[in-house]
Amino acid sequence: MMTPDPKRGLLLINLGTPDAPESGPVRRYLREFLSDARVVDIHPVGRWLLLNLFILPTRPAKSAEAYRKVWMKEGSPLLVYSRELEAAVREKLAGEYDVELAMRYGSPSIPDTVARMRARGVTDFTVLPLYPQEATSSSASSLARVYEVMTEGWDVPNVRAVPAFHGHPSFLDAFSVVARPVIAEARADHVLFSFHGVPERHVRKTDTSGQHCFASAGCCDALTDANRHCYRAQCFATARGLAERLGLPASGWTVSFQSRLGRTPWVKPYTDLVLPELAKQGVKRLAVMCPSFVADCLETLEEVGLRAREQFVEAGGESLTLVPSLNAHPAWVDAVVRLVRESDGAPTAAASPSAGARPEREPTPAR
Ligand SMILES: C=CC1=C(C)c2cc3[nH]c(cc4nc(cc5[nH]c(cc1n2)c(C)c5CCC(=O)O)C(CCC(=O)O)=C4C)c(C)c3C=C
Ligand SMILES: [Fe+2]
Ligand SMILES: [Fe+2]
Repeated sequence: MMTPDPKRGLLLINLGTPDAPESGPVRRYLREFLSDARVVDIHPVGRWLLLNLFILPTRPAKSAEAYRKVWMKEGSPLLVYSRELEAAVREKLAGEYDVELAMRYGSPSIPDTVARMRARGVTDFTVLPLYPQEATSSSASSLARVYEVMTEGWDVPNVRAVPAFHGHPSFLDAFSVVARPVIAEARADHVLFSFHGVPERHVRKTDTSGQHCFASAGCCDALTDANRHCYRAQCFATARGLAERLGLPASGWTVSFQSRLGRTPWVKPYTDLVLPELAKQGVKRLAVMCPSFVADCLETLEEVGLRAREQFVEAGGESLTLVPSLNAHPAWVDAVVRLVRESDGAPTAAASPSAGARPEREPTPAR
């Protein structure tokens, strides 16, 4: 008996965003997001109390105000840019993959999107979490939800995940193509790579040796077997790859971590402490890249593009230029196609090795 041909689907996943920049929709979004045990990894009772007594009474109104400053006429920037990417990738992969975007929180939801794709006959899923570096709170949470949804019934489809692409040449090349003219136009005298932070505790939990993370000041200076799943080490690897492509001297760039929440220590150094420090050191025209985001969103446009700029200028800097994210840039669309085809074992035009989570061969100097 013949086995029917599989029908391939590509599921692009990003984090999610509120439906509107108002307190109610933002509260719904934050409730779903911060109820996730992979995001707030404390006892469920503590999480409920933290959420309902401290976060939800005040944060939605404050965050909604921030969203309003960057909201586009078509909607939330994260959704608008992710949709543009979805459309461009769909066009490139027409006839090969049925392509859809889903969001980990909010809409379009993972269950609704998977149901639509399965109704169209998709039997083999390739899942691409749109986060370059692996974090339990982003990529693992997204994949866990996908697997949960896919295995709800008895007819479980094939599911394959594209690995994190923090060091993939196509990702790094695409970001460099976007950044180079912006940095030149701004006549930047320094580049700050500002990544989304995570609690230090999360990073420590990924250290399977139990002895590597934070045991030395330079624990993230190279990717090795011990820290291959360390989010912070992967961020540093991305920064080194970008600095090299952009031809930046060792003194011309810095790494920092933004968007921290709560009082526990998050991975350091913190962006809001690094900015005045750079101004004090004499940096005048700063370019900021946010390479943990592949689409512009609240955290890039408002936190960096508006708030960090104000902070840097107040501290004595002349200008802060936010380098746009990859959004639906043609180089990024091509990179996504390559990531997908490589992970599915299909030949690509000029095969380049996936640097995914592989240890680097030659560690670069400590920073
Ligand atoms: C890049 C990957 C991301 C990781 C890792 C991540 C971890 C993480 N985030 C929070 C708390 C918040 N993040 C918020 C917004 C937000 N976060 C990411 C990505 C990662 N988060 C994106 C793309 C966005 C923007 C969404 C948008 O709508 O534009 C927010 C909401 C905004 C706010 O109120 O500040 C919160 C809250 C935690 C606690 C965490 C790891 C533990
Ligand atoms: Fe976040
Ligand atoms: Fe580390």
